[in-house]
Amino acid sequence: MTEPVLEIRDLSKSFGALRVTDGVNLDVRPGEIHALIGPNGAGKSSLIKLVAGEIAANSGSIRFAGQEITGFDQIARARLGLTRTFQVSSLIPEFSARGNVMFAAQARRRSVFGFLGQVARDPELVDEAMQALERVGLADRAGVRVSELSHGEKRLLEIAMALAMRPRIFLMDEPMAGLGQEGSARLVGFLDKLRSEAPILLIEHDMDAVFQLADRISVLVAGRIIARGTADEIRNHPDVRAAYLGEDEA
Ligand SMILES: Nc1ncnc2c1ncn2[C@@H]1O[C@H](COP(=O)(O)OP(=O)(O)OP(=O)(O)O)[C@@H](O)[C@H]1O
Repeated sequence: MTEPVLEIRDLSKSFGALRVTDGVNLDVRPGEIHALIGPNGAGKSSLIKLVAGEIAANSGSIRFAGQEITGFDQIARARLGLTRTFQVSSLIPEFSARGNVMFAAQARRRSVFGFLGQVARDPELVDEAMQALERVGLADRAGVRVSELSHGEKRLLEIAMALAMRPRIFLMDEPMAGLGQEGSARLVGFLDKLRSEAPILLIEHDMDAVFQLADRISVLVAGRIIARGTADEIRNHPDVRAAYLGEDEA
């Protein structure tokens, strides 16, 4: 079998007495969408932060693209193509949509080539940004300031910025949130194709989207993976129904 792009082994993290990540093992293989689901506070975002290097693990290991990266900081991980999707909170409100994507494309160059060019005048960056905006359906909003974009448009902009980073894996934390039915359906179609470019570790509360997209689903409850399988296996898993899906049926 092909080697996983990301391999998490026996990873643990505590905040004081609270164990948010408790001996987690998880792989993401080339071309797959691996969804991470679980109730609020289960530790999903913390796991993504551990992978991206935003917080440090207490024990365990993370391998990425064949390298041990557990001791690497965020910048070193980004250089290898491991960055998480930008969040609305990290957008620059006074820049245009295009300006934000150029900023992301430039951050990639800086991490790869180690230099800063003149962002605004660089035609290659403009092209790159426009291509990314085109792909998420925001090309006609390129010149609009972020502060004037709708919430759904900002979420799509985050994805465009992630594309501009050209990562070797996409780490996505609730990309569907706030998109509405139509926006979510469009994003599902987009992510479905995106997986062939780079695999996706996807945290998502929209279970319809998860069941449609995920090749495999891992279920996290109180920092531990309690089940893993295909959509059908997870849908019918008794522990999952009790611990998680049951909440929705209540
Ligand atoms: N920096 C921190 N310091 C202390 N506790 C934290 C910190 N970050 C997260 N936590 C706690 O860790 C637990 C897991 O949080 P996390 O955000 O990872 O869960 P989640 O599964 O992503 O939740 P949600 O689905 O609600 O986003 C929560 O109880 C949270 O309050």
